[in-house]
Amino acid sequence: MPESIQKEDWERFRALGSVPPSIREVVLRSWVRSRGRKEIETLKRAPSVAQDELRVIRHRNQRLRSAAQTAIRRAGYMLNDAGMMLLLCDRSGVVMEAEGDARILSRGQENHLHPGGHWDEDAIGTNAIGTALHLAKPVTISGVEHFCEAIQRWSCAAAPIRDPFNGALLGAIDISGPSGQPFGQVAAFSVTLAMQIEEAMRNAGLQEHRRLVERLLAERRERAGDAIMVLDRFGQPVWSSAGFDAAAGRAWDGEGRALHLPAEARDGDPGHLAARLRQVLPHADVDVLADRGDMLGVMLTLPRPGLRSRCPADPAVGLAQIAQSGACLGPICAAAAKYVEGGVPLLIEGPVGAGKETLARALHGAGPQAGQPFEFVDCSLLDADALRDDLVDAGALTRLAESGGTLCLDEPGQAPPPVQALLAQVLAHLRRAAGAPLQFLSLSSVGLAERMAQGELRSDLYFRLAAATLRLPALAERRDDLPGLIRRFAAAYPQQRHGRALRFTPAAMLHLQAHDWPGNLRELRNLMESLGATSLSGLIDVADLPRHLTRPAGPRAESTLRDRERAEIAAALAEAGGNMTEVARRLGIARSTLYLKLDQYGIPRPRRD
Ligand SMILES: Nc1ncnc2c1ncn2[C@@H]1O[C@H](COP(=O)(O)OP(=O)(O)OP(=O)(O)O)[C@@H](O)[C@H]1O
Repeated sequence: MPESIQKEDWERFRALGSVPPSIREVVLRSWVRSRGRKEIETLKRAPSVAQDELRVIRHRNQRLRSAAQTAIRRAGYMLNDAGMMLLLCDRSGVVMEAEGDARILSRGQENHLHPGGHWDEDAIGTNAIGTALHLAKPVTISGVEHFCEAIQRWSCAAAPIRDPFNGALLGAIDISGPSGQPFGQVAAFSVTLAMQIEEAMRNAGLQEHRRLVERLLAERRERAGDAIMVLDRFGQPVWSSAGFDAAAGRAWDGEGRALHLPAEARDGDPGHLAARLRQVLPHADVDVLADRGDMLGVMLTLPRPGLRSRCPADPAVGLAQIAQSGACLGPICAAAAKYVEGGVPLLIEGPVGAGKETLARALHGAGPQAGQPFEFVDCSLLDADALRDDLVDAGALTRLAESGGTLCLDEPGQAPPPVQALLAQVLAHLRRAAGAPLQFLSLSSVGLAERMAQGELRSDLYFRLAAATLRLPALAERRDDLPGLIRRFAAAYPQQRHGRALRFTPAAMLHLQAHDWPGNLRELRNLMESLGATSLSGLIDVADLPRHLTRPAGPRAESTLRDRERAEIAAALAEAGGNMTEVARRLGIARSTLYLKLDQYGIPRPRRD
């Protein structure tokens, strides 16, 4: 590509803003974007990022780099003889790899045309890499077309590289050589290379997708009625079951992509992806899918609406086990068992993930209905037609009335008003028609009595469901139980690859105890599962925990002085690795006061390793 202008044209534009008549449109537009930016006008070379940052950028772009490896090596070999070099850049124009003629590579270093150099248009003005990324189109910039004078001894052709699965811009490939030498076919070559890299990414992705689907088929347990989506490790949907969109509702966009998945959740580590998905969809079961030691992606399972029973996500947890899981749980379980023994309709309230469904199943298994059907109905998405059809067609509810068993209604307060009316009638009908003892259990994450008082829940439905009410506490209300629960969950979900229970360093344990656990037992279980899937050694330190667990607590979590002090002590303990002298120094209190406060807040004294 010949230069469309002379040095004087560039000088006049820089000094007076006069537009050279023969300038190419793409160059002029980029000059206009670059002009007036004093900080870049006199640069002799592009800025460069620190080695640490370059390492992070390379890690984040692992998929692009490994797909580009073969193409870069081959092309670099050819360019060796042609007096040129080849650069692979990330989305922001940072050079990650360089290959080609050794002399040219060493000259490139002078301008930071080498790994770490930052060639964004904003950083150094008009240049092929930055302008190609800005326009998302192939661009050639030769000699004086470069905005900074020191770069004008180069001619460069860059082509953008896009994600073959979703079209997102990932980076650019650039070929650069000294200006003035023949550069004819180079632009076409850069485009061909970009296409080769995209093709290599597509092939690698499709291979992983195939392994993922094979893994799914091999893993799939009895999950009838569930809505499933499998995502590859970059968060790209690979497969979903028919009912997935309906079950996911608003948390999912129309094209089947999860909302709000930031770049760090899509860095190719399924553990990060799984952690983020658990935040976005707290009701979902999120499992990391691995094959022969490679973590390939994530399986997301949502309960499907309707009348069908939901299979337990875990091996059943017995009533005795629940009763032993915390000081306040024993009396709750004993009272619940008495109500069920007497056939009293029982409402179990408690925040999401607190274990309501698990308790309901355990009560069924330990009570007079054991061995009979357990019918689980998600009322939040129940529709009146399904209810009517079920009764008319002698479906699950009618069969339940005949055989006896437990009817478990999940979130009845969220049933739409017409469904509430019908549900009340159905319950009355079932009572009348029941040929064998029938137990009603209801689960709610909101106070149903308050709902009724606000006119949002029909009283006839409420009184049929809630002859007795029990409340399961949030994990944040039972902090003393946390160490025991963490150890039990860690042992229950052993490391997938080695079958050993997870262990925690004292600092990591303190972070776990300081966390608020808004997702309660589900959040704890999900965390243990994902740590089990991602940890090689089985020993979890602070760095292995998800970032939201190790960040200092936000203002909401520190709502009281007491909470704030407790969080500060826990954070200082974690940071100082349990060194009590250092913790006391950081907090500005005496060691003896620190010990008193640890006891006061129920924070265990760390053992030094
Ligand atoms: N006592 C327990 N021991 C071990 N695991 C438990 C216990 N209670 C609950 N879990 C686990 O925690 C998760 C959430 O429990 P569960 O579904 O019973 O909560 P929930 O209160 O019904 O939640 P939601 O309101 O969101 O439906 C499940 O995966 C379950 O296996």
